Amino acid sequence: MDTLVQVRGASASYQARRVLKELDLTIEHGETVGLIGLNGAGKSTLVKVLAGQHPLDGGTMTIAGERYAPASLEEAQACGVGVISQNSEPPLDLTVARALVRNTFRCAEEHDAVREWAADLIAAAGVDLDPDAVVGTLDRARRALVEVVRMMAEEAQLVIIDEVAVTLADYEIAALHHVLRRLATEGRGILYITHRMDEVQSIVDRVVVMDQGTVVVDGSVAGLGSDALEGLLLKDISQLETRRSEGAHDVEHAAIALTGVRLGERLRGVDLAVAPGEVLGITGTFDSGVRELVEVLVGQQLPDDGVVYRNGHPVHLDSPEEAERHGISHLTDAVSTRENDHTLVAGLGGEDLALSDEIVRARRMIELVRELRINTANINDSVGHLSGGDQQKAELIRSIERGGDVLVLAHPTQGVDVAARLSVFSYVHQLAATGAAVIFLSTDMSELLKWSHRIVVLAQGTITLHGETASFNEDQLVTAMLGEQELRASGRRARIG
Ligand SMILES: Nc1ncnc2c1ncn2[C@@H]1O[C@H](COP(=O)(O)OP(=O)(O)OP(=O)(O)O)[C@@H](O)[C@H]1O
Repeated sequence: MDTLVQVRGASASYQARRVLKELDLTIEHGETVGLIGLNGAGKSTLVKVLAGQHPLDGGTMTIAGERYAPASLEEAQACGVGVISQNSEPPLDLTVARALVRNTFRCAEEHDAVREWAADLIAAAGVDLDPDAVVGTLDRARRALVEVVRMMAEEAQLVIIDEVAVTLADYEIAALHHVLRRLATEGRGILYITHRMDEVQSIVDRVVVMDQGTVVVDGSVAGLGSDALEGLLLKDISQLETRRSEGAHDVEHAAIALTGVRLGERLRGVDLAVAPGEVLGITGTFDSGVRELVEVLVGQQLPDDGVVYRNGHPVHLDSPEEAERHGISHLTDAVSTRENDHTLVAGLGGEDLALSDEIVRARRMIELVRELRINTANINDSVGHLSGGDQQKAELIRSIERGGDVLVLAHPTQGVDVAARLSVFSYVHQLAATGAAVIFLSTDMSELLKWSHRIVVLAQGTITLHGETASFNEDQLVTAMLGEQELRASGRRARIG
């Protein structure tokens, strides 16, 4: 192998605050390097520097031996650097073929030529994508695949994958890894950023751990299990035990319940009851109906049939405001639509407060900042200045600290590091211990098994598995998600690897 990227003594700042400090990093041709670190360690800042979106204060970079100092994303692209992040999606109105060529000289070519060329590229990548499909009709996993195949079209030499798999299911991540391995085999270098240690084990040759703006560990992952990798990040964090739920699951005593809920083809008669004090994990593939179930619970969709009950009484949740009025708080997973120009403390609500109330509010926020390990010294700073994981924690606080004793959380730990994951679930379990009913949507099997009292799995609009978490293992959840047939047809284990 020979060196593709070399970063030496890199420093970068936001205003006067230095967040990259004398950082060194090397990536060889054909190598996949995993970049991990707690929220706020500086990973995204390093990506911005590599992508020409943030300047270096000091240090140097080279690509294939040539000095590299991009001043824009376009310049970085021209030098062979491609970035795919959690929020980067191809334009929804393009066909897959057009989306693949959109930044290349081929974009001006005629449709048939582009289509044929795209079909060859897709075949070379070994993925299942229809060049004529419109991007807007694809699920998130396939849109991510389009972006990865585009890296081949753009002839990117360094491909940066920044937390792309956060809301993808394990078998979708496996498909993504399959293409990335091909890219690496062709001699490209891959910088892979994730908070999931099972992904690191599955895809990475070497792991680089960042802490407070610098590299603290750089070595092979061979022989390191998830626990050992987590150990590189966690220092003094104790585990939280989840207790068994003892709540009643009948409609009359449940905090929230659904009976016979139908919604088009997506929900075909769903019954569910969540007791006060219970943490229920729900999961399913993109088209299982699980997203629609969340939408019904939070008033974004009215069911065609069936009844929603709150504390044993039927309710008509025809808007998110109505759901909120009934004490249902919602954390959405649509990161790109969130506003982040408010201050951290404003997330606790309240306007024109008396001074004494403002002090109470500030104290509560300081407590939460400590508890959830948010990297900031100023609760009046804009949320937009926080790292990605810390913005997620701020949004979690905003959605649940305003009251509501039913919490519906979609992917609550997306972008959140392993240490803060413990804090987030400890916070959620504390709320449950005071009587809140919590429903959280996740596609991370180990998270569901670790943090929920009960689990519900949906497939094709119906519940295919339901029961106490202690009675399930990962394979049972995946089988219930996909169904035996699909597992057999795909001929592989439906998990990362
Ligand atoms: N636009 C900004 N203005 C001011 N400070 C910022 C800005 N963006 C990031 N920071 C600060 O820089 C530090 C590093 O943030 P960065 O986003 O690089 O961390 P990260 O390792 O990517 O975290 P995460 O895992 O949460 O995505 C953090 O303390 C953050 O608060």
